[in-house]
Amino acid sequence: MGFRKEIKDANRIVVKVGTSTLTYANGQINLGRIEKLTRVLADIVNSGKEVTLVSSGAVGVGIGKLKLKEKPTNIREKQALAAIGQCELMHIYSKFFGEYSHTVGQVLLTRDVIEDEHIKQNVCSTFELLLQKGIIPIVNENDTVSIDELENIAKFGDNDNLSAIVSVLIDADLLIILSDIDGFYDSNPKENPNAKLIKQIDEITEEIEACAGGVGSSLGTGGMATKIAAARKATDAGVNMVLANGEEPSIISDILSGEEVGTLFTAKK
Ligand SMILES: Nc1ncnc2c1ncn2[C@@H]1O[C@H](COP(=O)(O)OP(=O)(O)O)[C@@H](O)[C@H]1O
Ligand SMILES: N[C@@H](CCC(=O)OP(=O)(O)O)C(=O)O
Repeated sequence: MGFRKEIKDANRIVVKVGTSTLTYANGQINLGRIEKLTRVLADIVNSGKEVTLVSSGAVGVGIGKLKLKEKPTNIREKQALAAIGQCELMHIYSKFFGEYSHTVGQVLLTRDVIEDEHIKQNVCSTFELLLQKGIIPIVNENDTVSIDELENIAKFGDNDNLSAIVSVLIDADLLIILSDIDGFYDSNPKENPNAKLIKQIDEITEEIEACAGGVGSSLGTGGMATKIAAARKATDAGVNMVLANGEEPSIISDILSGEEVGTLFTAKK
């Protein structure tokens, strides 16, 4: 219960939403879900907390916009789809947050942010200023640039990892990763109906890692393994992380009220 109290007091919060939360299974954008998400986040900012949103969905929204039947495997096509989808996604966020009188800022990052000290400082100071002004930074990987440079610089890999990197960069108190599942189970619930939800994980052991299976939806990229890697990165740097189901975005308020929902990965002290 002590840790859930700590979460109640969290001031600087990073929320990551995956493609499966933002789109329907047919690839079309889930406007109702995004509207609810923006309303909840706007209200959290109104309460005096700082919110950064790490949002996937560029490729998924691009697929919906072009009415493609499935996700292409070709990197160039994915880059082009991300370029199309990112625009659409930011337009929707800006519109919905605007309805609650909030302003957003788009932050597209590449791996340089962790490899180049100078770039890292620039990014940090941009975040600081945006947050200071009550603006909601909306972060994604710069898919056009990072995949383009694939031969030299590997891309972040996935937005779960990116959300952990951002949490560490801005010294967040809490990272909330929303997915299409209630939390971390002792095996993949989509394959094992008897899988059990684990409420709190204080140590990410090899045993825990072995419980993490692959991607659940056809549009997502990470699966559970990348969420566990993100949890390791965040908790090692002293950031608590909660993995929860984004189906009903009001769950973010429940988490911040200290309710025992999802799986809490406790920060190393
Ligand atoms: N141990 C586990 N606990 C929970 N989910 C798991 C586990 N192993 C694999 N999964 C799968 O991971 C999926 C979530 O990852 P993903 O599809 O990449 O979502 P997102 O788009 O939200 O990032 C779940 O739907 C589930 O099928
Ligand atoms: N930058 C990509 C991120 C893809 C990604 O990590 O997706 P997800 O597993 O749904 O978080 C996009 O916006 O489509």
